[in-house]
Amino acid sequence: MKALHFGAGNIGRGFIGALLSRAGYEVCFVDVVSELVDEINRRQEYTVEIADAGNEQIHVSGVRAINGQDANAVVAEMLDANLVTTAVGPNVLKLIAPTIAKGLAERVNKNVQPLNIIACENAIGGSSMLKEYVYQHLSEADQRKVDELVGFPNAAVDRIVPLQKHEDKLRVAVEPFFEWVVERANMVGEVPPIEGVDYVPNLEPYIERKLYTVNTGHATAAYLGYYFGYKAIAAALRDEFIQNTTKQALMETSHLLTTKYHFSSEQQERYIEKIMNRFSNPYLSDVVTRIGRSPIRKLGPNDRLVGPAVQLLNLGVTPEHLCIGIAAAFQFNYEYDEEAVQIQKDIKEKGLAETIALYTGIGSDSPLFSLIMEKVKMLNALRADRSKYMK
Ligand SMILES: NC(=O)c1ccc[n+]([C@@H]2O[C@H](COP(=O)([O-])OP(=O)(O)OC[C@H]3O[C@@H](n4cnc5c(N)ncnc54)[C@H](O)[C@@H]3O)[C@@H](O)[C@H]2O)c1
Ligand SMILES: O=P(O)(O)OC[C@@H](O)[C@@H](O)[C@H](O)[C@H](O)CO
Repeated sequence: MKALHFGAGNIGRGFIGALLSRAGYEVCFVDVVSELVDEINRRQEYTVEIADAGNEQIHVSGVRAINGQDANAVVAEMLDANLVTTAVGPNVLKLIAPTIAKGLAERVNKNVQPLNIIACENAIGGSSMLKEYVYQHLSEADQRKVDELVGFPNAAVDRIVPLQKHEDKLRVAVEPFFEWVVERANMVGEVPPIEGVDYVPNLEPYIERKLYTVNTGHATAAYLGYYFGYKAIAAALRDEFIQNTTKQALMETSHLLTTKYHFSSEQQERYIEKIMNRFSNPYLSDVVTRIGRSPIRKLGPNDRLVGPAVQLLNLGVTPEHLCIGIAAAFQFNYEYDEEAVQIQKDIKEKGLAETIALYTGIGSDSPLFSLIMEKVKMLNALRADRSKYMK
């Protein structure tokens, strides 16, 4: 059994690749960083380190890699792959789609074995998104064959894997917790038995719970952390205002999730408590600039901050604390993040009001709009006040 996995980064090696290898798959990574591809091929193994008191070292072996820029190599690997997965980042899905389409067009005319393609990204409907991009590169005849033979089940993946540097370039330290939930409905053929994967009939409750709790909390704490000058998420969360705002934002999303889905308030409370502890794992150091990366994506209408805020407003609830997180995201002026630079440029050129509308889709007639503007002022005043005491 062969799994072709796009993205040999933190989640690729530290989570998806490791689980697939343990389940008996020969894992072939696809990445565009040549040094990484070469190192994987030279060693054909790597170590996943569990960041807790036990510090277990998991040996992942029998892996190899190809360069994603070599479309022919990717197509050749797709012909007999039993599973395709991705962890490249939601914005990269459209970039890998043409090659996946090329591989599928050739495969469905040669191999009638069903194939599932699972995007393991932090996004609602990641695999559906990938499918849409892939279909843009397929003829109608090939689309019909792909409809029959290829499934794009959506997934939710959860495991905190910070940016890291080790002398051993393939080693990756991960938190002990992980969750990988895959939508059964859109799968073709037999469900692959992978220990650690939960198959569910409908993914929506699980992806919303994950994105609107883990990632909402993470983003709120990270943007506020950055705003108030913290580097590490754990340090940011020791700040009473940030901790309290994050918890309150999660109370808001809990209200949404328990109203929409079968999760009880008690379950959500336990889930939140666990997550807050995971954010501050003393065995891992995670920086606010990683967690806040790609703020345009994170401020999108369905993503972790605006998505629940808009839905709550529709339920008649005012999401005060989510709006503090959104306000802080517009202040994320981290110079090494292209999206952060773009937002700051837009604020300068178009003004804050237009920029908010542009990225969040929240119109100036929405009560959320004025709330966000009000929270920007509140944060400015709070920071100015704090800096007085620092002098
Ligand atoms: N790190 C986490 O804690 C975490 C947890 C859950 C989900 N995720 C999600 O997993 C995805 C990957 O995140 P990550 O933290 O592993 O990022 P990462 O940057 O460590 O890994 C991404 C990898 O994709 C590779 N890549 C980029 N363009 C490519 C292309 N065109 N073809 C093939 N490979 C390409 C990069 O070289 C890199 O190795 C994101 O969607 C993220 O939201 C991350
Ligand atoms: O990966 P992003 O950029 O969508 O979000 C940053 C972090 O919140 C994220 O990577 C978490 O660590 C992860 O989602 C935990 O499962």
